[in-house]
Amino acid sequence: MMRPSILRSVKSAVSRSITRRGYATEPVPERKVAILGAAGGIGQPLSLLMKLNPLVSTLSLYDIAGTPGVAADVSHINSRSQVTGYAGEDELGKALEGADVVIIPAGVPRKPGMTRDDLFNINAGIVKSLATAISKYCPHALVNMISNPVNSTVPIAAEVFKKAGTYDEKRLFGVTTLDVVRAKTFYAGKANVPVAEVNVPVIGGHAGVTILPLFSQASPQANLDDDVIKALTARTQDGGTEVVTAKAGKGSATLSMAYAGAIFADACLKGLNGVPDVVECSYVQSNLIAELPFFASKVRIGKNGVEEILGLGSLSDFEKQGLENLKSELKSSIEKGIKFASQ
Ligand SMILES: NC(=O)C1=CN([C@@H]2O[C@H](COP(=O)(O)OP(=O)(O)OC[C@H]3O[C@@H](n4cnc5c(N)ncnc54)[C@H](O)[C@@H]3O)[C@@H](O)[C@H]2O)C=CC1
Ligand SMILES: O=C([O-])CC(=O)C(=O)O
Repeated sequence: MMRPSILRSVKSAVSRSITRRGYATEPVPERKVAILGAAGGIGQPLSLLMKLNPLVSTLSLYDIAGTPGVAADVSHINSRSQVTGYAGEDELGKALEGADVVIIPAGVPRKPGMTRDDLFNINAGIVKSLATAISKYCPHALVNMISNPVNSTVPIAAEVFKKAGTYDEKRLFGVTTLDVVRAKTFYAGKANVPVAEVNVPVIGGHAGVTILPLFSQASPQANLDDDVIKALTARTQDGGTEVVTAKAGKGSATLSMAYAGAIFADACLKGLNGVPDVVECSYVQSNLIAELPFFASKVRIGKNGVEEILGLGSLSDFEKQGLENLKSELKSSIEKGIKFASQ
């Protein structure tokens, strides 16, 4: 006789492997997702969106405080994942153990007048300690770095992982999806095309001029004037500041970022599960631009993380100039991160 608990898990595995039309399919694998900073402005809506994702079987919510409440709240939603809240450093190991994907929106956000780099002094230390824990408790997880300044926090995490001997450049991602989300929205508005059909690659990094949307490669194609393209580029680059200004001291983008973070984590889960042709823009270790060891571009995500870094394609003269303009800032942000982590 099968024990009742085993029977229950067999039943749920079987029900997960039946599609709505009743045909048997591959069972959906068990996947643990950990969110570090889960009680914050991004962390809470991101926890909600990940709770709604059927690819997640275990949702682990970690913060220095407040996560038991967030976890109790989202755990009542009748979706697949089991949710646990972990609060305080003593619980970080348990939060991370066995994680397939770790999403990091931990750290302070901007206030009006600040640049993302102004967050470095506080957030660099937070990211360093969280990356140290990841290298110990879930060294094979795909890491989705949201904490700013992304241009530096990704190199910091890479350096920490290198020191710990766990670095796999295929598994570390800077989340730049919000830049893509913004570029799509703004482009659809000007091009008068259905926003759901729009695609715009965004390359470079995630701060000011380092954000370079490639509207020349946008689809569906639209014949926009040069000054419109210029304005769309500036608005995409300043999208974060637009929200910081509108929130007037109450932080930066949280809801649109949670949406973007959920899209990117979903792409990672699909890649891990072997779904073909999962392509998103992300800031990763890259050799596309010789002097920039980290660079955002389209990447194909698969079972081991980054399967392929796609080329930049052809750039307009305006975009070529934008690429030249971003190099020095991005290079110094990368170097700043590496220097901090190697101290
Ligand atoms: N990559 C991107 O496109 C974007 C990045 N961000 C960045 O995301 C970060 C978080 O933003 P918000 O959620 O608005 O800030 P928030 O202040 O509302 O939340 C941050 C959370 O991090 C937690 N935290 C602090 N130290 C921690 C630690 N050592 N371990 C775990 N959790 C810790 C805090 O307790 C808080 O709950 C900021 O650095 C912000 O600049 C924001 C928007 C877009
Ligand atoms: O602007 C900020 O500080 C937050 C952020 O990265 C964004 O909204 O793109």
